[in-house]
Amino acid sequence: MSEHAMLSLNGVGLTIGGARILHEVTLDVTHGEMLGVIGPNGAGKTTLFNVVSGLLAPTAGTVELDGQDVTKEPIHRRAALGLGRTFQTSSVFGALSVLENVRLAAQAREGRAASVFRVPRDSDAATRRAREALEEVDLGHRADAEASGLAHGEKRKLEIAMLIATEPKLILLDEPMAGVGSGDVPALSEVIRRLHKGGRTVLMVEHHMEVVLGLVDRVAVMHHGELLACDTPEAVMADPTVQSAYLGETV
Ligand SMILES: Nc1ncnc2c1ncn2[C@@H]1O[C@H](COP(=O)(O)OP(=O)(O)OP(=O)(O)O)[C@@H](O)[C@H]1O
Repeated sequence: MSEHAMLSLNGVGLTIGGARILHEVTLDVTHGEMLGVIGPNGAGKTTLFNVVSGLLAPTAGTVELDGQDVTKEPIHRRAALGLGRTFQTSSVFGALSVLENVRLAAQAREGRAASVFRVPRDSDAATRRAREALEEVDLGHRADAEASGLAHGEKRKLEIAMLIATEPKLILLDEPMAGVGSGDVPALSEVIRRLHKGGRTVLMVEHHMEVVLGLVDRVAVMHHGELLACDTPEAVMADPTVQSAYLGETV
């Protein structure tokens, strides 16, 4: 195991137009860890994700990815260094097959221009990786289906398969359960559990508290742009400071 964390936030702050959005956030995510980020609405969770992925530049502090300072690196450089992120908005091409969507993501990882015009062969490294990723998320049987025909829960799995195919070192999951029907939650939770079991490092923002607490090694609690606590789910839920931050909400 390397000495540095997979992700290291050191005194990260963000002030926009005088408004303090993030303040002194210091946090390490170790290799192979799954860390959940929770907090009441407006706590700064999405903003923190945006600072990690490079959509927003912090006004204080540093962001290190696998020992490298990426604070000033643009999104594409961070992606090249191994940071992968799913978005709440869908990035799936509906007219293409499920396999094609994942293969394009795998090709992009190889540094080749993604092209739907290349004839896919099962012997292609990209196609092989795409099939493996689909198996991992239990979508192998839907490989030839048109992506637009997938149910919502399946689409979420497809997005995760596209992410896996790019072989990221650190995966950011931004509310993976958003808009997913309660019937699909267990299967999607299992897919996320598998991501982690495979040794990947995962940072996840999720409102669905039961999902977070059941999956993660540690939970970071944000409140008013600050990191209130970061510990095991049990320790965090027993923390009176966390309880009061959620006053009026069921934790
Ligand atoms: N560009 C911006 N300019 C000014 N204020 C902003 C900006 N972006 C976010 N904020 C404010 O920062 C705070 C944190 O927002 P953020 O979306 O990160 O919270 P969140 O924890 O993800 O909330 P939710 O759970 O509702 O998604 C909010 O009060 C929001 O209004």
